[in-house]
Amino acid sequence: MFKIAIFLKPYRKECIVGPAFKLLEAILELLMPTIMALIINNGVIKRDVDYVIKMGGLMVLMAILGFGSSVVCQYYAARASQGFGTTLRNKIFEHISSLSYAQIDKFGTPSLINRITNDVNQLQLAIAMLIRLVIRAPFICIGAVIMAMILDFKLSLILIAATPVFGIILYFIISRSSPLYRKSQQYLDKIALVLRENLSGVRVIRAFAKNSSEKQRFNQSNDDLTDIVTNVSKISALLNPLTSLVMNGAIIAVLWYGGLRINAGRLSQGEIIAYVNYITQILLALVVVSNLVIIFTRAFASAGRVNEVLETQSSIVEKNTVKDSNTKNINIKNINIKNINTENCNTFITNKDNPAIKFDKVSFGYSVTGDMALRDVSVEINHGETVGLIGSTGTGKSTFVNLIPRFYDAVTGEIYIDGINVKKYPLSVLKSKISVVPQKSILFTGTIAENIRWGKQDATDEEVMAAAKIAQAEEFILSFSGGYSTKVSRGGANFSGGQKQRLAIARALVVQPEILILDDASCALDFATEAALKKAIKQNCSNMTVLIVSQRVSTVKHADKIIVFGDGYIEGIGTHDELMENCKVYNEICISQLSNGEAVV
Ligand SMILES: Nc1ncnc2c1ncn2[C@@H]1O[C@H](COP(=O)(O)OP(=O)(O)OP(=O)(O)O)[C@@H](O)[C@H]1O
Repeated sequence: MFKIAIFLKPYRKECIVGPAFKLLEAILELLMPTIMALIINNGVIKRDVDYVIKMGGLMVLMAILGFGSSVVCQYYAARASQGFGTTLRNKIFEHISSLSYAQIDKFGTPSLINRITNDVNQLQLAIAMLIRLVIRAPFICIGAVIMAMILDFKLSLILIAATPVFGIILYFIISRSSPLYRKSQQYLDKIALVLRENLSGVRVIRAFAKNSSEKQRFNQSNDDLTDIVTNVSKISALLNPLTSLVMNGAIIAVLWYGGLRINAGRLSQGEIIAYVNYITQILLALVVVSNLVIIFTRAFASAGRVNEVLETQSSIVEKNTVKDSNTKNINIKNINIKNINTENCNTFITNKDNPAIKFDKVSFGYSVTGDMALRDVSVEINHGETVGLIGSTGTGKSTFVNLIPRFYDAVTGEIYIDGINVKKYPLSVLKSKISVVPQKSILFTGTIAENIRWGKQDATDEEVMAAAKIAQAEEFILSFSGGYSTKVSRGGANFSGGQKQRLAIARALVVQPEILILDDASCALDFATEAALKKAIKQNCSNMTVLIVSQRVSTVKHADKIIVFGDGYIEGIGTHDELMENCKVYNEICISQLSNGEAVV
């Protein structure tokens, strides 16, 4: 919580002025019972109407001033808490963007969403309460006790005796509810996870008639959350009644002992009324303190979760040491395109005599599973080569390509691009060199042209159209009445799987990367379109190094080189014909997919 308080720094003024006005309101409130005692003793008992009117008017003025102060404080509290929340959300978002895939996997997307929304909301509420009540409530409590002591010290011993009882109650509630709040946030994460899976997988769930079992799973998560929130509420609910019980007990004791002191002539009627007023103020302030305790207990749990994200240092450490002499080496034919990477690349010198990509004894495992997805992989890929990566499911093909742009870092071994270790590239340069089209094509709301421009914000219309043409997307784009301005709905729901894939490929091509990675990115295309796509890439982007991940032999068959994966190892490297000769695994894959005759053609 205290670490996060740094985000309040720009709102120092609000944090000082807000509580100052609340303090003014509290002072005015504290004076009220004493003025009332004066009215009773000097006005009502002595029947002095002028005095009653004069002092009554003063009380009204004080009430108006108190109300004004409260409004000003509220305004500053809202400014500070909203500003704090906005800054914190931005910071968390920015930080999450810097984390590696592995770290994001570790937190889980639903949990990160909850942390950036729900947890920040809890903290915002705590900040607003901090400014509005954290000074006022204790001030009223202590001030009312002092005022009560000034009125009658002996009577105040009853209040002093009640204080430790109140302390014990607070300790009991906090120590029991705090861990439960933390747990309830975890259950909230679980609900978000189930909800996310269900909403994104709604078609699959319906297709497999899994509605009722999924409903049960959601109900279970919901019940778990309800149980824990009910438990914590039961404990927190004790706070207000127990506080009232203690303070009302104190009021009864004060009235009884105060009556004795009035009879003994040591206390006036006005004073006992003022005294009871002070105790009521203390009671109300204690109820506020109790609620503050609950809000802050929750906020501490949320602060821990937010801190956990902010304190996670990205495992992808960026170095700024590489120079790349390569500029504008990619050229889409017939179109005059400026290389967007020129600015970055001019400052980085790499050696083009080296292989485009080199894996040197690379091993990698996802920390979640603990198993190695790649083991001791060494391979070299030359500039301008088209390389097919094939193998059964789960053999490490995607893992292999994900290591190149540093979505993950190798556990052991090194990866080089143009002879330079990928860890030595600034990430911006690395990203400008490589375009990845993932297995699942993701489109964003906007137009088709805007989606393609995601790759390169300042791409001209000609560049966008050229990329779409190579990606075999031009024909279907032009078949829409809106053409390139056709709207893409959320998640690209208004496009077929194959259309989405072609738009995603166009988005990658518009960058004119040196390395293009197609991770099973053409699996939804028919054979003819896929063949046309490969031909267009070959013809128009001849300098580009292309890696094509696929399980289909027909997709990789004509590649310059094919890498065959088998459970984290490389089983064979070569052309289709070479592998048919000497790689058993490749042979088996071919035979399982094509008739023997077709496979060797
Ligand atoms: N994010 C992840 N977290 C944990 N394990 C993972 C993750 N991604 C992949 N794996 C595991 O790593 C291994 C290799 O997976 P990878 O996705 O690289 O295989 P693949 O050959 O690309 O498979 P496919 O052809 O089915 O896409 C698999 O055993 C898989 O379970």
